[in-house]
Amino acid sequence: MVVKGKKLQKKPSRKEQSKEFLSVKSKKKNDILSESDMEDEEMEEQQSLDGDGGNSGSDLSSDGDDTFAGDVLQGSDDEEKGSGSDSDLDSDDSDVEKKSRAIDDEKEREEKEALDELQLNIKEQPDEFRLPTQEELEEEARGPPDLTGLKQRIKEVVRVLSNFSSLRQEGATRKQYIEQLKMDLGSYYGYNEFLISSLVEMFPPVELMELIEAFEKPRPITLRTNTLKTRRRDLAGVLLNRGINLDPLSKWSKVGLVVYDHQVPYGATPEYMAGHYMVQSASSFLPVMALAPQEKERVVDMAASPGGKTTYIAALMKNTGIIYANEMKEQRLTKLTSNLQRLGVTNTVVCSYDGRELPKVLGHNTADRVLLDAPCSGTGVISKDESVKTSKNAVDVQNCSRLQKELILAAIDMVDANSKSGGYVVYSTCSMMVIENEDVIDYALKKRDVKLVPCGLDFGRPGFVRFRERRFHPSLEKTRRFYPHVHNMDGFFVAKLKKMSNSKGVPAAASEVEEVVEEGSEIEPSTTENPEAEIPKPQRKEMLKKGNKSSTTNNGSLKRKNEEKPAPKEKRKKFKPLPREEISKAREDKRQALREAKKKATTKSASKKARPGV
Ligand SMILES: C[S@@+](CC[C@H](N)C(=O)[O-])C[C@H]1O[C@@H](n2cnc3c(N)ncnc32)[C@H](O)[C@@H]1O
Repeated sequence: MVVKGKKLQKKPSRKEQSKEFLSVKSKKKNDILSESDMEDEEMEEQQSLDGDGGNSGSDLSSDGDDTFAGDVLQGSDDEEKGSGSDSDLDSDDSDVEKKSRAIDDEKEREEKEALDELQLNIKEQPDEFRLPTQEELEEEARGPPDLTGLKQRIKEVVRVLSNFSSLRQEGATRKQYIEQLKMDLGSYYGYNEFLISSLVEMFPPVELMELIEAFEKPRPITLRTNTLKTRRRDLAGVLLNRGINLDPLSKWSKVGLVVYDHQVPYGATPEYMAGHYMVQSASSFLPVMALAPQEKERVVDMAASPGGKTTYIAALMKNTGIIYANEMKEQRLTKLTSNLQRLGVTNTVVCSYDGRELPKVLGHNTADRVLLDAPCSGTGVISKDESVKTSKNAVDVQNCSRLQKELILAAIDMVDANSKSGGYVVYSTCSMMVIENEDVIDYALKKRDVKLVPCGLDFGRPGFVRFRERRFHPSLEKTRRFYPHVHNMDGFFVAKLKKMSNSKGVPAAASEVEEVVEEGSEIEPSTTENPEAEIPKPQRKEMLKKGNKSSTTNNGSLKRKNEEKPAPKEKRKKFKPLPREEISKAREDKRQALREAKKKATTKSASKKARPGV
């Protein structure tokens, strides 16, 4: 491979290259193994549409390390063999000297050769990076991957792209550099074309590199104190005594702990068994914090297993009120219920429905808050599940987006806009994809009378208001994105919606599903802003007043309230008055019909009167 950069490096041997590659893999394997004996709540959270998320990490082999260990052991065996009898001692000494000199000479010769080669390269190549030609790329493809060369070229392309006007090669376009970058990132880090292209579209080159590098490293291990059973300070003390070195997670959480190192498995301590904490990624605290459930409320967790967020909601509600924890996949219910039990949650009803059916089951406009931690592509949790790099394609992500749009309408339909304490929906995903995040929220804003409100999290990046050809409602700026390279947590998205009125609480009709498909398409640019969010305030108040009248219930059960079900706005036909002549003609016809009917009736009664015996 030809890499012409400022700093030319000696090409490493194949063995060195494979060592570098394997060390990353074996590190991952160790990380995975260290957690394998506990309930891996985090892995469960990234379940995609297909269900049981990739666990391909467990197949990773530690061959690299083993081979290395083998070499070391082999070396010590040789040494033992070399220490022979006393009589051999003198001759051995001179042998060793000779051998050592020979090794030194060989080393010197190799170094000289390498230096000559380097000089030659420097003379041959200009002091600037140039893109490889088609032939060079073809030649490269025939050989084994040159990881060091690839990495060097990635760096060079990123350098050029960051200062394109002054560093670019004459005649080369930005697109060519981007294409090269995508190809090299794909080969070096093992991403499929779809995913790497999506990420390239989202971030400027330098930041993209930071993100991709962050995905190669594990995120910190975090625990959430179960305040139903203990206090963070007490828990930290006990775990420290057990040899788990930890600290409070961060200023933004009162219940989180971060584990630095541990002499005992943190997923198998007596405190863990007793439900004093949950092993939970920092990012998954966020949607619950945004939901901010209150005591005695009615809350629905639409996609709940393994229950990391449900148990946190229960703790914030101090086990009061009621939580409906729904999980569609039966095989995931055991994990959910066992976590609820372990953590001592007593205010939760577990159910198993497709989330889209929930409004029919639990009732429309009946919940104070709904959490939709949606099934997604899992593209934010690559550090935990490397298989996502290759397993997701455009169709998968489109399918996720379509389901998420249907689920979010169901979530909104369950919330009561007139709830005294709530009326909120929180939507979250562990996906990086715009069509699973901003696009879903934008869709909800268009379909229901909801508006975005701040998530109440004082960090995180604002969601996209525009992305490529797409234009979203300006309030999308209130949503939050979290990134591994910025926030040292999994890629995550959180949005909080307030339901403004129950007037659009219609169940998802078949026609809506069709529209979802249409609107989910990346190709069709969104031009319409959300008309519903712009309803003037006085009109809103009026709608709310009306809603209040029809929805008073004061018992604790989720009872179906009176629903107003006007046809969706976009389906209503505009009223067109008929021409004046048509109206008078219609009136005349009606009068005539009435006259005739009257006449008939009089004739009938007259004939009845004439024949009284009949
Ligand atoms: C991101 S995970 C939820 C993680 C969970 N909220 C937690 O914090 O522990 C998404 C869940 O949605 C479930 N799911 C998939 N399709 C669903 C559907 N149509 N309705 C409801 N849940 C669904 C998956 O089985 C998965 O358990």
